Order: sequence, then C-alpha cells, then structure tokens
Amino acid sequence: MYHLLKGFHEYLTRKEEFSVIIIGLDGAGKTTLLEKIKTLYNDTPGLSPDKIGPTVGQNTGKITLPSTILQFWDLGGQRGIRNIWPKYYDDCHAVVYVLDAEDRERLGEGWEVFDSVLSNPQILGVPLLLLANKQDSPMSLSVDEIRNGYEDWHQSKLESSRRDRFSESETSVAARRQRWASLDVMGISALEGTGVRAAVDWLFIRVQNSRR
Ligand SMILES: Nc1nc2c(ncn2[C@@H]2O[C@H](COP(=O)(O)OP(=O)(O)OP(=O)(O)O)[C@@H](O)[C@H]2O)c(=O)[nH]1
Ligand SMILES: [Mg+2]
Repeated sequence: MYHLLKGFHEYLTRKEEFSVIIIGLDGAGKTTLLEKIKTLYNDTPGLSPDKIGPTVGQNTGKITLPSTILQFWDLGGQRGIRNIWPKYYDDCHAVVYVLDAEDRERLGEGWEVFDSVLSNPQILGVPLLLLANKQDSPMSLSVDEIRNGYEDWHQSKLESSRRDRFSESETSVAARRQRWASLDVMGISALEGTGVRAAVDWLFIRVQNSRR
C-alpha cells in the first residue's frame, strides 16, 4: 500500500523536463541572459555580467517551474563554432534566438544566421522566440524596427537572388514566410532583466504544447 501511495504521489508531483537552446551571434548577450534567468528563478544567483567571457562550447542552467523543468543550453555564437548548433536541434523543445538590437553594423550577419535557423527543417515545428536584446541602450532598435528590419532584409535577399537567377523554390519561400508570420519577437534587457520573465513565461507555455 505504501509503495502504491508513494508511486501515486510521485506521479502527481512529477515534473516534465524540456530543453531550450539559446543561440545567436557572439556578443548578442546569450550568456548574460542565461545567468539572469538563473538569478531570477534559482536560490543560487547566476554569474554577474563582469564575470562572463565569450562562450567556447556551451553553458547550461536549469530552472524549476510548476510541474515543469526548463533545461537551458547556451551555445557559443562565434562564427567558427556555430556549426555545433545543429547537433542540439533534434533534442530541443524550443529555440531562443538572441539578437543584439544595439549593434546595427552586424544586423545583416545576424539576419543571415537567423534566416538559416528559421528555415532549418530539423526545427521547423519547434517553438522559436526572437529576442531583441539590449533594450536598456538608447541606441537599440525597438521590437517593431527589428520586425521590419528582417522583412526588409529578406525582401532584398529575394530580389538579389532573382537578379542572379538563383531562385529558391516557391515552397521554401512560402514555408519561411509562414514561420516568420507566426513568430513572436520580444524586447529584453538581459543585463537589467527587463522582459526576461515574460520570455520565460512564453517558453513555459509553448513547450507544453510543443510535445515533440
Ligand atoms: N547594454 C547591454 N549590454 C548587454 C546586454 N546583454 C549583454 N550585454 C553585453 O554584451 C556583451 C556580450 O555578452 P555575452 O552574454 O557574453 O554574449 P554571448 O551572446 O554569450 O556571446 P558568445 O558567448 O561569444 O556567443 C557583454 O559585454 C555583456 O555585458 C544587455 O541587455 N544590455
Ligand atoms: Mg556566451
């Protein structure tokens, strides 16, 4: 009887675990975000920003929410190590793409990389959240400017590929458009923590429905 009750209690209080990967260009603020999430949700605070250096490989962090554990994988964003990202795609339940909204010079590179994430078949059905980071800076682009920025970038990419007579199939353009149209973009400051809880709430809700 004891074992039956114990098993029932464990069944009622069990927590499902979901994996979330955090990707984006180097310097976008991924590790700062992960450490801020740890500070906001765990008893032991994450690293302070001055202790964070460029990530070579990965950092991990776990938070516990009602009936759910979110396991985060923060992956290094430097050009030479981005090819490790796809190794995590098959097992993840959500993808967070962090963009440095302050760094206008690297936005094109950020969109190029984001575009390949958006159209990657391994994660087509997986919830994808685009975070416009560094909203604390007055130089940062707003969420609306970021949305329009990607649309303009994508449009000019399509036009230049047509000029070069290299056109993508209509189906893949349509699939990407559809994914983009249903995509959520949120503004955060990983440094100050603004918007971070809203982003975690979004992940919490979306991984429940992702069920991959
Ligand atoms: N102003 C401002 N600076 C930020 C914010 N988030 C991160 N930074 C700064 O941006 C720089 C890079 O942050 P990281 O968290 O190391 O960036 P990363 O994306 O992990 O970079 P890699 O590990 O190289 O891929 C650091 O100087 C951070 O302090 C933010 O919200 N606002
Ligand atoms: Mg990092």
